[in-house]
Amino acid sequence: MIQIAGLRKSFGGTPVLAGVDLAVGQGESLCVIGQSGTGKSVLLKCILGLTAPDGGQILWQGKPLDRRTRPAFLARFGMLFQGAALFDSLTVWQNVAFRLRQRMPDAQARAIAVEKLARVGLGPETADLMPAELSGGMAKRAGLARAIADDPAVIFFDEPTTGLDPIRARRINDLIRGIVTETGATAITITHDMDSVRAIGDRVALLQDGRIAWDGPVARMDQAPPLAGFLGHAVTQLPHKPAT
Ligand SMILES: Nc1ncnc2c1ncn2[C@@H]1O[C@H](COP(=O)(O)OP(=O)(O)OP(=O)(O)O)[C@@H](O)[C@H]1O
Repeated sequence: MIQIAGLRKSFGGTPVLAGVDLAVGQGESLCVIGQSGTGKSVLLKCILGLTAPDGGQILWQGKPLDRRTRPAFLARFGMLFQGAALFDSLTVWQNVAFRLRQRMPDAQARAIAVEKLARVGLGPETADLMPAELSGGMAKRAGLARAIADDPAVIFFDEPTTGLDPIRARRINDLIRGIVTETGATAITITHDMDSVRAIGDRVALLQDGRIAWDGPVARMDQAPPLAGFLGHAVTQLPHKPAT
């Protein structure tokens, strides 16, 4: 559904993305991992059209994303920002319904917002709170409700567990996995958190030195030597196939 081919981007002559090839299929959940500063955010910004790549292509449903085709893509995507990024001056339901309110009456948008809040475990009493009144975990849930409010076909999760303690992080990971499975949305998660990868991902791609150094099923990552640094343990080498 999304294909990235030979994507390149340099800043001041320093290559950050040096030919990234990556594809994520319809309904698939892909996690992109990489050390700090390897260009995960730059990759995301290129997909969203916030940064212009120097070369390569990004295709959505077989068509290159450009100025003409990107609006239709953006209308079908939802995003959970790192730190939730709620608008401080809007109530929780207004945040969740931000996009809906542009095309439907408030009463209808509010009803959908309350339903999405319930999906992420927040009761109707949270709808009229201001973001400053929420705990970190609640804000993350509200951000998740906003990401799914418009029933997106593609959802981006940018470091979904940043700033959460392990118990809350696990709950958010489980919630995300449940939502991705039940909506059938295509999911791309950028994370450092291998627990997130295990909980959310079908596939994992390692971004290293400007390229995808490893890409494979989450179930096989324990046998992938390039991922050793992230897994925090020595990776089991795949047994050599005996010579026949
Ligand atoms: N607008 C910019 N101008 C110059 N350099 C930039 C710009 N945006 C990103 N970079 C550089 O590109 C590199 C990759 O940055 P990026 O934010 O994508 O890393 P990241 O993998 O998302 O890191 P983290 O995990 O810490 O968020 C960094 O060296 C950064 O300084």
